[in-house]
Amino acid sequence: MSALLEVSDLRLQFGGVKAVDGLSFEVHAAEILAVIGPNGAGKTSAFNCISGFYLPTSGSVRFDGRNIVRPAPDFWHALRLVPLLQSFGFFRVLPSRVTKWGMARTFQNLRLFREMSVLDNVKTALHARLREGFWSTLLHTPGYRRAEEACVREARGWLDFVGYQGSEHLYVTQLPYGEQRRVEIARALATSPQLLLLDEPAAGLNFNEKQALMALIRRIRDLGVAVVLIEHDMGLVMKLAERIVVLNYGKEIADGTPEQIARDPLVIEAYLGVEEEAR
Ligand SMILES: Nc1ncnc2c1ncn2[C@@H]1O[C@H](COP(=O)(O)OP(=O)(O)OP(=O)(O)O)[C@@H](O)[C@H]1O
Repeated sequence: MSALLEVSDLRLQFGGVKAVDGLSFEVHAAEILAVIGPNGAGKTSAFNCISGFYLPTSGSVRFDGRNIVRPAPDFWHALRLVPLLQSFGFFRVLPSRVTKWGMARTFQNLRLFREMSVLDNVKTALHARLREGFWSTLLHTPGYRRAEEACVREARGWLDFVGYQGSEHLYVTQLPYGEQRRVEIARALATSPQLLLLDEPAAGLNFNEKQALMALIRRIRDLGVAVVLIEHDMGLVMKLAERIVVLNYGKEIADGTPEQIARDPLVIEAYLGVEEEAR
């Protein structure tokens, strides 16, 4: 089976800092993969490159057979025109297009629309799919109203799916943190992704909320959606992930099942090193 996501030799440098240093891995349909590593290992930077938010220094990202990032030919590098061409969308794909292709994500620091209700936040993901034109929207034609009703039904369906039980009319800022996380996942699912990237979805959640999150991620996988999560909670990762990729100082140091990762000497050293420094 060919991979849904192929990341090859991905590199991202900020000045002298090699945030991502030669990362390669694959994700298959309906797979749960965790990306772990100590603070500053390059996990979020890698997510940002994969989802089109950052432009990597080099490497390639292929999603569902299409290039999100592809290396620019040497000719353009020689003319030093690559950054300029990339700013016009050459050799890269912008995040909005990546979402349309079927990749959705959530963020380490929630990025909900704070001045909108719960329902409207989820509807924003669906409006991108509405094909109603300017005049039908302005005049609220029957076609527009039908599309809008379908949009509301679907948004409610995703809120139910993630287990949101509060009022859909509340502003998201009125919700406890755990509920805001659910709404952000509902909004991501409303884009109908084949791949969902979750950046530290369990951060700030209590024990019960983490159990519910694990059950939710399994239900998302059961829909046929691949899930890649960055997570620091090792207990959760070991129970949930089918495969784990480990980063340290931007480099990939291991890729395997939870059992393989738990006894990998390089992984143990990376984590013990962190504990030693913390003492
Ligand atoms: N926009 C930026 N500008 C400069 N350096 C950055 C930027 N973003 C990240 N870095 C650096 O790149 C490295 C990797 O950071 P990144 O946030 O990707 O790590 P991480 O593994 O996600 O960390 P954490 O688990 O703490 O979220 C760090 O040294 C960080 O300081």
